[in-house]
Amino acid sequence: MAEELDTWRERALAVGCASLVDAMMRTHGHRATLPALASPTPERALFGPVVTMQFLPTRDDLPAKDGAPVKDRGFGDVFAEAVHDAPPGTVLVISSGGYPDVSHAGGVKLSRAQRHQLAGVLADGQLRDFAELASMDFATWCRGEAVRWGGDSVMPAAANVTVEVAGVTIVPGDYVYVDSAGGVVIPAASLETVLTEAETIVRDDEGYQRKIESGDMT
Ligand SMILES: O=C([O-])CC(=O)C(=O)O
Ligand SMILES: [Mg+2]
Repeated sequence: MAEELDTWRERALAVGCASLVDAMMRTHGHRATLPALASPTPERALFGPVVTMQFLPTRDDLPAKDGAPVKDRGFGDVFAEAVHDAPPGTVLVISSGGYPDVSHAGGVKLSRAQRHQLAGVLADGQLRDFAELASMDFATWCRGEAVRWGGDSVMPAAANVTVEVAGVTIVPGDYVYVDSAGGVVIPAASLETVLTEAETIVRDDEGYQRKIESGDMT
């Protein structure tokens, strides 16, 4: 599994975002493209299978499954539930809870990603402490850097439920690819098809490029 993931990651990084997006559009009709996001390390592309943390607008009386208030479950509790059997190389996806312009976590909370050897974090909200996040080994993509704590606006509510990010549905187990150009969400069952199609697109594009350079194509 780990070797398979390494191979998929190498293939995804080799073709890049636009070709994966084209390949997804040829394979599925639904919206799967993420817009360009911010990162403390924009040169680090992110690829891997997804676990999710769903944020919701903060509400002090919302009960969790066990009856205790959701607001009393810390970031660490929901994170632990999200990653409990996630292999190294997993991507943590954080939904916005409707507030993409507030902080959802920072360097301290996300240092857990380092400990769990995650490939990185895709947050549909802002994050604090870009300098701390840049010093860690994983890739981080989000809606920009925040300085203010966001806990009065949003709270982590559930782990490994289907979430919405930038108008795209992300199911735990999907694969995401994000680089400085944007991102794409690929269903696990379509990953091999999409990678192969993207490789065909890159080869075809290289062929057109050569023909244009040699004057064989207008
Ligand atoms: O305080 C927060 O909510 C986020 C933060 O700065 C951290 O995790 O380091
Ligand atoms: Mg902090």
